[in-house]
Amino acid sequence: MTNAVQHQQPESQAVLSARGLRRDFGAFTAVRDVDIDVRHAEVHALIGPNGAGKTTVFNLLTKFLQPTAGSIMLMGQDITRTPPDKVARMGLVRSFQISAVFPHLSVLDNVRVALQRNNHLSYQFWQPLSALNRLNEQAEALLASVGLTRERNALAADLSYGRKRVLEIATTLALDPKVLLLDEPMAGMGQEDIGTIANLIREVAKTRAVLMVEHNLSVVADLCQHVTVLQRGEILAEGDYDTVSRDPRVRTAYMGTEEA
Ligand SMILES: Nc1ncnc2c1ncn2[C@@H]1O[C@H](COP(=O)(O)OP(=O)(O)OP(=O)(O)O)[C@@H](O)[C@H]1O
Repeated sequence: MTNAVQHQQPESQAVLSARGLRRDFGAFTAVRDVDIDVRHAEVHALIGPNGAGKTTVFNLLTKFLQPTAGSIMLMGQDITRTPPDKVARMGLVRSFQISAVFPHLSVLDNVRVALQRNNHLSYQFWQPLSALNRLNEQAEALLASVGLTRERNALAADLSYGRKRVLEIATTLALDPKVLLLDEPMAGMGQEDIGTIANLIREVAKTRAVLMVEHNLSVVADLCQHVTVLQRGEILAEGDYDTVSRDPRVRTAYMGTEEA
């Protein structure tokens, strides 16, 4: 991985902050008055019942949607009006935003292509892959860090669903993000793959901030230091999982009953 020094930020510092976020769709307000602080070296979960506004907040923070009102700061810079490709280059990366897995390339070549992008060189398809050899060392280190060394020569298309998601995260990490945003990273996974991805996210978050939308509450309990609960587009509660899960309003709203 490159630029380890850049990650050395005080642990309590919010690297991504939003204030007063609002998004209207016509006459309907999907998100209102949302303040959020995503901190360095923390995994932050965005949870809430269906239709609560999680995806909308996620899309606002990653700049895929423009806010109707409010502001977003990334590492001290106002990115409220900055386009998504630019914020990605500034270090706010949504998984699967830039990195894509090429099914007919090997696992190693997928990571080498992603690393080449981070070196600000556009991948030129007419170049032989041997042109990427200088990235081998970095690629091998990245594969080792996510536990994909054994599958390095496999075609991405031949990986299991869970291993493909690990490869996708690896190609995202090749961009050396400061803030990583993950939209339901455990979706569709079996228990074993969930454990692998959770360990990977835990490791990744030691040197960056991670925000994830997640439906699986046991994953949130296990992995996330901070939880923001949305309901009907507004923040209902926030804090650590224990605090939030004991909140009667959250139990009523999220689980349907205070007794849940
Ligand atoms: N492009 C859109 N146009 C109109 N309404 C929208 C649009 N996108 C989202 N909404 C509405 O905004 C509300 C919040 O949706 P959103 O997808 O953000 O919720 P969510 O918490 O991610 O839900 P889920 O858990 O079901 O994915 C919903 O009522 C939804 O119908």
